[in-house]
Parts: sequence; structure tokens; C-alpha cells
Amino acid sequence: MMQTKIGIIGGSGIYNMDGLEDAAWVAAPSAWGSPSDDMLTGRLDGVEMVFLPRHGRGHVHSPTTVPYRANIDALKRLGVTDIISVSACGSFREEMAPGDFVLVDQFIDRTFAREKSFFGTGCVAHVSVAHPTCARLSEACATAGRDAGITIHTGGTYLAMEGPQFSSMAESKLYRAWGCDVIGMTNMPEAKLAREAEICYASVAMVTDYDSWHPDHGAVDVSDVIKTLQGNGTKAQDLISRLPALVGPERTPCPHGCDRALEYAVMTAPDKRDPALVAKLDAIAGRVL
Ligand SMILES: CSC[C@H]1O[C@H](OP(=O)(O)O)[C@H](O)[C@@H]1O
Ligand SMILES: Nc1ncnc2[nH]cnc12
Repeated sequence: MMQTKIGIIGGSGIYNMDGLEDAAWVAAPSAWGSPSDDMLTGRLDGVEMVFLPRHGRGHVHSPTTVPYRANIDALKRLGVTDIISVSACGSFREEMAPGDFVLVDQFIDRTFAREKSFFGTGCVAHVSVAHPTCARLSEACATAGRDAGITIHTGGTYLAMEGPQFSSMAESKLYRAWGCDVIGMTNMPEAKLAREAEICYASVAMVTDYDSWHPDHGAVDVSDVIKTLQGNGTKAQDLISRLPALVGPERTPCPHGCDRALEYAVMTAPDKRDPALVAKLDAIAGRVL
């Protein structure tokens, strides 16, 4: 039986994880450059855990320069089966208030200055991201959040913007009119890359502000975001600590097929594949190449 290994990618304000047994920071290799930082490995309720601070300890990487491919490749090499992204976000909905959590299930990707795929010239592949998050893993996060007493909204569309500046008021109103629920700068291409890596991905977005559309709230201000994040960080740790017991140590195949996303994805004929790229793809796609 395959073993579950839960990877937590902690966003702004989350640079460590409490409560792991046999906790150790380890250097994690990748064929795609250096990950954001070392990774904290350990066990919680009998389940193997890996924690990665997305921006690095001390918040070194901007949303544009986070090494998304190295992060996902390194997590895959460590045997991670399920990733939970925990991120700060702005809200486009009155009822999704600062301090609330949103389980994101859709994205609109407006980022433009990032590498978005492990595949390319010499090994082309197309995976579906019609349902970019894993419903099974998201359900476990919803239960963990409710058990922790967190106000958690299930389902929401996350607008991924390039940043690092926050949106103008006109952009904020436009995204709201598009039906987006929250906004952040990091979940894309992370979710797309997790799908290419056949890792289940769930996104827990912690509301820190109302972006810039709300008539009763001013422009986004990092000091307010940080204040809300401090409360959110404690709640996020509580949610995470309840997850292993819900997910369990023995992994069954994903009922939504996240772990088989590459089954029919690779287009390039075997004799036309670039051996160097194929070698780099050993962890991500070795199963199908
Ligand atoms: C500190 S506010 C802007 C910053 O926070 C979010 O980061 P993360 O998604 O890693 O929690 C947002 O996406 C921006 O990068
Ligand atoms: N309003 C906002 N826009 C983009 N990223 C954010 N992270 C937290 N608040 C945000």
C-alpha cells in the first residue's frame, strides 16, 4: 500500500510548522534549480509531513521569483502525494471577511512572467486543469477547518495576479464583476505544476483584506495584512494539525484522477523526445516516459 505524504506550502506569514515529531530541516534536491528553502520534514499522527515556506524563511522570494518548478519537483522527489497551499488573499465578497478562510476550487490565471510548465520543446504534454484542485483533499481541509472552529467558505475562484503591486481599484472592480471571490499572487502556476506532477493540490486561502473595491475599506496595506495574518497563522496551524488524522497514512488512488493526470498527456513521439528534458522530467513524469 502506498503511503500518504502531506506537503504544506506556507505562504506569507507562515515560515515554520509546529508540532512535528522528529522534525528536521533538510536540503531538498531538484532538477529545476533550488527550491525556495530547505524543507521541514517530520510526522504528525503517523503521517509523513513536509513543510516548505513558499517565500523562504525571512521572506526572500517575491511572487514572481518563487521557484515554483523547483518547489513542486523537490516535493515530488521527497514522495509527497498531497499538497496543501496555505496563502494570504484579498476578498471580493462582503461575506468573505478578513479572518475567514476560503477553500479555493477555481482559478483565473493572470500571471505573465513565470514558467508555467515542466514540459516544452522536446517533450510536449497537455494536462487538464478544468478542476485544478483535488475535491477529496479539499473536503479534508474543509472538515479540519470546521473542526478547528474556523469560518471556512467551501468553493471560490482565485484570481492569480502577477504583482508585486496590489491591484488598482478599476482592476479590483473588474475581477469582482468577473465573478472572482479572492485574489492572490502565488497559487498559479503552483496548482498547474502540481497537476503536471500528479500530486493532489488543495488551496486554503486566508482572507486578509478587501483588496481595493470596497467603499468602506481603504487601499490594501501590508501592515494590516500582516496583523490579520498573525491571527490567521495560528488558525492555519490548527487546521493543518487536524489533517493527518483525516487523510490517513495509507493512500488510496485519487477518485478524481489527480495522481493519473499524465496518463494520456504526452504528445511528443518517443523518438523525437529531447533526452536532456526527459532526464530532467524523471521525478515528474518518469512514470509515463
Ligand atoms: C503580504 S501580502 C501579498 C503576498 O501575500 C500572498 O502571498 P502567499 O500567497 O504566498 O500567501 C500574496 O499572494 C502575495 O504574494
Ligand atoms: N489584496 C490582495 N491582492 C493580492 N494578493 C494579496 N495577498 C493578500 N491580500 C492580497
